[in-house]
Amino acid sequence: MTILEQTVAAIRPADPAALAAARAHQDSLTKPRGALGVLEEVAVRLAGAAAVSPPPLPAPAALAIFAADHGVHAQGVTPWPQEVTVQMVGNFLAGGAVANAFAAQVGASVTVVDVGVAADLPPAPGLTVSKVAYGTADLSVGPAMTAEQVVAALEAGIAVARELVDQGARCLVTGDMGIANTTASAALICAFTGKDAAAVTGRGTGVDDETLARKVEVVRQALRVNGLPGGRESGPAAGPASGREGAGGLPVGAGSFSGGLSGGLSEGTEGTPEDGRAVPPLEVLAAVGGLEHAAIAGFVLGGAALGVPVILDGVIAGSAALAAAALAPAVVDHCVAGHRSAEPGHAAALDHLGLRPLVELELRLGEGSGGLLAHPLVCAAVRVMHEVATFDSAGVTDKEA
Ligand SMILES: Cc1cc2ncn([C@H]3O[C@H](COP(=O)(O)O)[C@@H](O)[C@H]3O)c2cc1C
Ligand SMILES: O=C(O)c1cccnc1
Repeated sequence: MTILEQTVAAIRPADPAALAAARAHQDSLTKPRGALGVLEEVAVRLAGAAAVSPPPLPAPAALAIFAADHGVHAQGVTPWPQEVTVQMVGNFLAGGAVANAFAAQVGASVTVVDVGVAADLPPAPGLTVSKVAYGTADLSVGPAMTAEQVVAALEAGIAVARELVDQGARCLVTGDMGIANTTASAALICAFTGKDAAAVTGRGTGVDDETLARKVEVVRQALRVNGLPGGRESGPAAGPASGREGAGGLPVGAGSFSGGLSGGLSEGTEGTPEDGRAVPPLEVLAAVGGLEHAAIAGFVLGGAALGVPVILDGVIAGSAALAAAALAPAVVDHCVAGHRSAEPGHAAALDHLGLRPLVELELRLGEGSGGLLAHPLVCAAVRVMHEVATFDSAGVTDKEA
């Protein structure tokens, strides 16, 4: 089995006994039942994922920022020059980015991973070089990546997850850096959810109306030239409703590349876009994804396989998680949506995954910023399970007893 296949095979769905025990425990604590709202669901979710109640405290956290460049940058989908990607990598390594400030605030480590920056980076503390290519090809004229590149990037992400957990991380937070990557994210979200490009393509770093209109067209063209759902102007272009949420697009649990690249991943229902061709998730990633999207998908799968919860950041993470969930539906049980970004496709991705974001602050940055901010909330939710007295132990009268 390949590392990817082993990882997918190791991911377990939420454990029903641990879920039930965690719910019962929540109800025994000295608070009105349900008083902690969504935080109760988070704690129960982590118990299911860890298959034990209460679940382990999800700390310390480790942020991995996957950096890569994008051929679609040539289409004028972002006002920022491509070299900002490598410059921001330098900024992360020097500790000067928002992600560094937020990581310091919540006590998370920061690892920067070069999976596809279009420049050579000198070795530096905190930098992992797993370069698969010097950026992707332009997804609006053909596949962004080869099948081999997708698997290499996925496995690079798995390796980072394993290493961080080996080093003691008990919660992983996704991060990204890649100028133009909100375009690839929108295309992935269209392909996996069946939503129209206009509904999920946003302003990214803050593009003007004219650039946004061009970006929508670029996404549409990318889907069309790559034979993916969503390439037409009206409505979901995919076949039968098959996602977790019953939307169109490609199903969670779709299969693998044909041709034996990842033979053990071939189970599950495949999507059927308008030409009737099944499009497996690795092929979708290759067609319209980025190297950092593939690596983030691997990182999420890797964390889930090790039973370590993963906090997802914004739209880039959300679109990568759709790919991860298409490869291994149970991975979703190990994910927490850190926040919902201002990018419209993010809400569509989270809906499709069935995840509820913890924080909503109109962030539109990426880097892991929103995921980091959610980490203390996730810790607080779990700490309650460990430290709050029960009605019995504290001698507090339970009205419902
Ligand atoms: C200085 C700077 C720092 C960033 N940090 C994250 N992003 C974010 O913006 C980029 C995606 O937006 P678009 O698709 O519009 O290019 C990604 O690099 C993302 O991580 C940044 C962008 C800039 C300019
Ligand atoms: O949702 C995000 O993470 C995001 C939004 C805009 C630009 N970069 C990232």
